[in-house]
Amino acid sequence: MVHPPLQAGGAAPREVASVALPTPYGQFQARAFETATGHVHLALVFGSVGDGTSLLTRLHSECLTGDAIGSLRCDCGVQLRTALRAVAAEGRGVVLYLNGHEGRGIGLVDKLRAYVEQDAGADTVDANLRLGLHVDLRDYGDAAAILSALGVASVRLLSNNPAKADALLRHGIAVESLRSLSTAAHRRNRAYLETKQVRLGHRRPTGEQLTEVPGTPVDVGALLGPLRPLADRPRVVLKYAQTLDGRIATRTGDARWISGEAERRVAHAMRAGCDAVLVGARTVLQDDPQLTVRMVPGASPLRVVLDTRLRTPLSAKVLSDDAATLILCGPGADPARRRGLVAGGATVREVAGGPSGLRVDAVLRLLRSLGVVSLLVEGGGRVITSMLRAAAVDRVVVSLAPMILGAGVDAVGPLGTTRVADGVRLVNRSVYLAGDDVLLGYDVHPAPAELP
Ligand SMILES: Nc1nc2c(ncn2[C@@H]2O[C@H](COP(=O)(O)OP(=O)(O)OP(=O)(O)O)[C@@H](O)[C@H]2O)c(=O)[nH]1
Ligand SMILES: [Zn+2]
Repeated sequence: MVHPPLQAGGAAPREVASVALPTPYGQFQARAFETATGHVHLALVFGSVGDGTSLLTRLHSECLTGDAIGSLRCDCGVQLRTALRAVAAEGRGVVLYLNGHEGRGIGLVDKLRAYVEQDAGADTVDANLRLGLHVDLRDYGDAAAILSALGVASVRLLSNNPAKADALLRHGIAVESLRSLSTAAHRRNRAYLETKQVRLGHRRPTGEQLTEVPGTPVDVGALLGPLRPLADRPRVVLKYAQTLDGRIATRTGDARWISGEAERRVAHAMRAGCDAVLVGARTVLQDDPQLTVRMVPGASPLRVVLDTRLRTPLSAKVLSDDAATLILCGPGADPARRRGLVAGGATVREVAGGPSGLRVDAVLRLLRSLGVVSLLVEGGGRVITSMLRAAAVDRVVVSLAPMILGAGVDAVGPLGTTRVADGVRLVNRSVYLAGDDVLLGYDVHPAPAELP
């Protein structure tokens, strides 16, 4: 049996280094403190502590795999970056990075062993117990002592874990409030996050229920469907937005603007939930999407472009350096274009061609062999059609945008516009569910002039 470390035995923490630390979120002062337990912790202080009250504060437990490597088994890395950003946005606060907390205090090696137990079916709590270890060995005496040394008297704590607030209180730091630090869950950490809520009493780490849009982030677990991996291809979720008259894009390709902000947040949360997001080259050329997660705190998936002839331009946003990109081409694609894309940071792989573009079964087999278990397909029309034809879709999520266009990529309807800006906007939504059908009612905006 392992016992919790002894609490700081009265000796005040000693500040052993202090230096400016510029980050993508702003410049923090990194102040290292050595405590009576022998640990060295890092206080990342933003702005002035001032009178030490109501300070936005994060106690971040060390997690090498999540924080540094971006492991999708947990939410730590996203939480750390979200906390740094929140503190910087506030202009004042502290992120305390607590060493010795790795694996909830059991250390890196035992955490990795606990992951092996989880792969064999245990949840995060039982995995520790199976190894004969405590469920949570973390001590917050050091954290409280360092906050005191910084002159902090009361905090607004960024955490989903009420036990952290209780511990600070016990050690003499007032906690004015607990501010949730939820993330858009990935399918690979969803079960872990749910265990934290159910068995460890954490506040809902997966974000608000989808019905509470525009809460941020939103929990899209139910929309994404089952988590169980398939053997020979990824589980495929098809997601697209269409206008009420069934157009998914206009000729000018400004489809991005048909959805409202709340819907786009849901779309980003769906990306954060999957291993990869896939579009066709046409969509890249017309819409130039970045395909990363930006509107909710979450990890960006691998971006996959089906691009038979390697038409993706080197300036395309899918090549931005904030996520990985895989471009799949057909046999005979131009080697010079291929070299250019590889130099631009993308991975290019060849797959067999079929009568209409790349063979869907070959694409999906390749993705699965690369470890892609969940795939979000975002369009465009041709990719969606070929995926459905190949019977390779497990779930479809369609969002209806409050607009009538009359013209889409392939059709000209009664309104006949080709620009989203000229579409008829609709407002005052009402929704009726009738069996598996969804009935939507809207007012036309602006309303036609009323008769006197
Ligand atoms: N033993 C063990 N530790 C884990 C596991 N997953 C993450 N951790 C560790 O858990 C610690 C983070 O604790 P969490 O329970 O995720 O969250 P928390 O810090 O209590 O609460 P928040 O403030 O909301 O982040 C880090 O030190 C991680 O290394 C796991 O499956 N087993
Ligand atoms: Zn972690």
